Amino acid sequence: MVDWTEKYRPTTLSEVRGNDSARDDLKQWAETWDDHREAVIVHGSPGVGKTSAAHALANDMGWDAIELNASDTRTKDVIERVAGEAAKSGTLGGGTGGRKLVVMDEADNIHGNADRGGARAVTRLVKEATQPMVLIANDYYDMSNALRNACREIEFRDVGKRSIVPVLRDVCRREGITYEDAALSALAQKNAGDLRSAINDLQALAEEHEVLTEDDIVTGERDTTEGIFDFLDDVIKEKGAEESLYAAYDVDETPDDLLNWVEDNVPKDYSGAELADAYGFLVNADKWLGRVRATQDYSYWRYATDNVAAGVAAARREPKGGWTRYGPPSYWSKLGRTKGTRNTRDYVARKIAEQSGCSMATARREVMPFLAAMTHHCKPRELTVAMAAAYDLEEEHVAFVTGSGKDTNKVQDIVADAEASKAEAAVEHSGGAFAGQASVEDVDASESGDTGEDEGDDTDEDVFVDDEEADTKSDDAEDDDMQSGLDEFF
Ligand SMILES: Nc1ncnc2c1ncn2[C@@H]1O[C@H](COP(=O)(O)OP(=O)(O)OP(=O)(O)O)[C@@H](O)[C@H]1O
Repeated sequence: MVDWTEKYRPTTLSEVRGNDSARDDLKQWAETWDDHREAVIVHGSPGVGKTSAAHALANDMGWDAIELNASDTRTKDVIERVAGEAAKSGTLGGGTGGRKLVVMDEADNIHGNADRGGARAVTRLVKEATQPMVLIANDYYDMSNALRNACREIEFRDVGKRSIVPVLRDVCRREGITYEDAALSALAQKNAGDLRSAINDLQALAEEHEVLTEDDIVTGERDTTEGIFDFLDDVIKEKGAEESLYAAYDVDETPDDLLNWVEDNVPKDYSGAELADAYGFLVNADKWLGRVRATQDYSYWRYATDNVAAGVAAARREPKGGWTRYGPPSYWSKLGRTKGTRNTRDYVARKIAEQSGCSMATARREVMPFLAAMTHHCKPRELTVAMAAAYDLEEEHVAFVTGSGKDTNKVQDIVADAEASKAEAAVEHSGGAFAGQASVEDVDASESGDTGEDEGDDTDEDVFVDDEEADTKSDDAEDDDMQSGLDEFF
């Protein structure tokens, strides 16, 4: 199952629809870059083709494109390195052919960086850049004055219905879909201005209908609310992509929660390639949620929901029957979702790794699920105390592993007892208090595909996308690893 918005991403500027004059301005900016050497800010709403236009431009100019994310603290180093290399190849190549187009995504989010000097650093960079740079932003006025003044500006407007319909028609033709004109028109209308979303809807619809008719396009809001278990039945077992998507809108849960629920329950019914495909969609959804967190722009939520509901439903290959015991997301599915939990997760993994001599990756993927299962809700208590003592865990860590509340007496008492037992052990000079430690050696890391890619996947969500596809694959692989880790222990 290929995501159509990727499959039909424009590769040349002439394929970028709507925004003709913005497109021309961009081309002209690039062609005259040698004369003015200014960076350009391309801004507009989500899904209108800004990123596509930047990459298409690079392609048209015969330039390589380097994608950076502004909230990545390594951005400066990366640009300097890349720009340095590019400058060299430019001299050797003796022309503009060796240029790199630096595409900086989420450039309106620099102030969200932990590094407060981020905006200033980017402004300096923009001024000093030896390569053409495109800064992509949703909100131009969220950017600092200094940065705006240092750049040119090109606005991408919402893509009009008149431009959306031909794109949808073209996709239908290439996918061999029969449609009523009125259906495409209704789709365009419904997704006012957002071409990405219109293509997503089209893909979801096409999963279900041989012929697209106007009646298939549900435009109004429905006022029913659906329970989460019905929703899981729809997505995992019963409904196609489109209906699952509507079901998602009817559930009273945030996309983050929907993702956790589906992620935890889909392996109960899916297997093999369909499970891998489903994880692929969940990884995509997680990336969009990462973007929501980074930008606070909730219009990305719909893309996450598209992936969770329509994507996972579309990944289903075999019909599913019977009844499945679906359950609420475990602590495990929340691992690494936010910076806070990521830090907690990594602290625990590091302690385990130090104590046991295994890698962080093994600790995280193999040992932690095991410990979580063994000490679920802090039971048995002695084991939980021993674990807290052996790995120097504080309340938040114990809460994280066991799934119990951090502020509960139970967790606080366990940590207090662990402290006491550590003090006692120190007096007696005896180490290795935790019996469960032996189990670490029993875990065969190679079986779960421990690739030692720890550093790589510890970075922030999707911050440095050099090669989107490779990135998705490795995330995918990681999810598979995680799953095989889980299977071994539960
Ligand atoms: N103007 C357009 N012409 C053709 N396809 C488009 C256009 N805008 C969006 N699309 C489709 O939507 C997808 C997403 O577009 P793109 O990533 O360029 O949007 P964007 O404006 O950069 O959005 P965001 O701000 O969310 O990054 C593309 O892969 C393409 O399939």
